[in-house]
Amino acid sequence: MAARQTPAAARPRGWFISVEGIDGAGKSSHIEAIAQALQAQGQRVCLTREPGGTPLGEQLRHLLLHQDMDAWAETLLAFAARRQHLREVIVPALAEGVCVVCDRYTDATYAYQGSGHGVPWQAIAQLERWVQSGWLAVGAGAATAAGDRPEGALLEPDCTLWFDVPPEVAAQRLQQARTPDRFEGQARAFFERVAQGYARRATQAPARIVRIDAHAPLPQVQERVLAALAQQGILRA
Ligand SMILES: Nc1ncnc2c1ncn2[C@@H]1O[C@H](COP(=O)(O)OP(=O)(O)O)[C@@H](O)[C@H]1O
Ligand SMILES: Cc1cn([C@H]2C[C@H](O)[C@@H](COP(=O)(O)OP(=O)(O)O)O2)c(=O)[nH]c1=O
Repeated sequence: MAARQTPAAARPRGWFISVEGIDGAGKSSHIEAIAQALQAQGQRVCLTREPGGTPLGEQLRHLLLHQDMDAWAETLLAFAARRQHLREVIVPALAEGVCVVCDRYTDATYAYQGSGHGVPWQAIAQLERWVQSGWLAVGAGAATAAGDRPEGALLEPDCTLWFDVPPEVAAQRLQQARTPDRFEGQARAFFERVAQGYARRATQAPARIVRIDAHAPLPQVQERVLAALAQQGILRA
């Protein structure tokens, strides 16, 4: 007998979690632990990243990280990758009840291209509206992805963990860790602006963006991350 499946419309939507912070803040060091904590509570998890997450997105990521370009071109490529990511990965996963844990999302565009490189936040907000809304109307698989959201609402993470460390600490960590890409090779002043961009985003969306003080030893930061997810009602305490 064929397995009976709960109709998609009756399935709860998966959690959408993003992690953010300046390069070297330590976010990648915690992504696996976040996925494991969700899995330990019986959740299915899709671990993904931006730019990237799809074959097209990974090609665009390579360009963004290694090809010199204008800041507006960066912004447009970031959103092109995001659009494809939403269509191929994020929306179908959420609609299936799978939790999406995404290494960076749109807050990074506000912080890097906006605050870091001077692209007006207003322009980014417009692109965000074009790219991230209307998913209720796009394709059967996406029909329930916005489940509890009003039609036309932005498809945003339910929770964003913002790893906050002083730029000089992040720079020290990176110096010891790896060869810098285009963004990681930027001057300290750039990361000061990016960090300010994240702080401003957190002020604008205090219910969604949770600040993690990441200037502490790894195990302590991990405890803070899991505690924050419990506080947000995503992990059971
Ligand atoms: N809390 C921490 N204390 C000390 N070093 C850390 C901490 N978190 C991460 N690191 C180290 O810093 C470097 C950058 O961390 P990573 O997780 O790749 O940062 P990001 O993904 O934010 O760029 C790595 O070498 C990592 O081992
Ligand atoms: C998503 C996104 C990332 N970025 C940048 C930030 C990072 O420097 C870079 C890649 O992010 P990241 O995944 O943190 O790189 P790594 O795995 O090397 O730590 O892309 C933007 O500038 N704009 C964006 O919209």
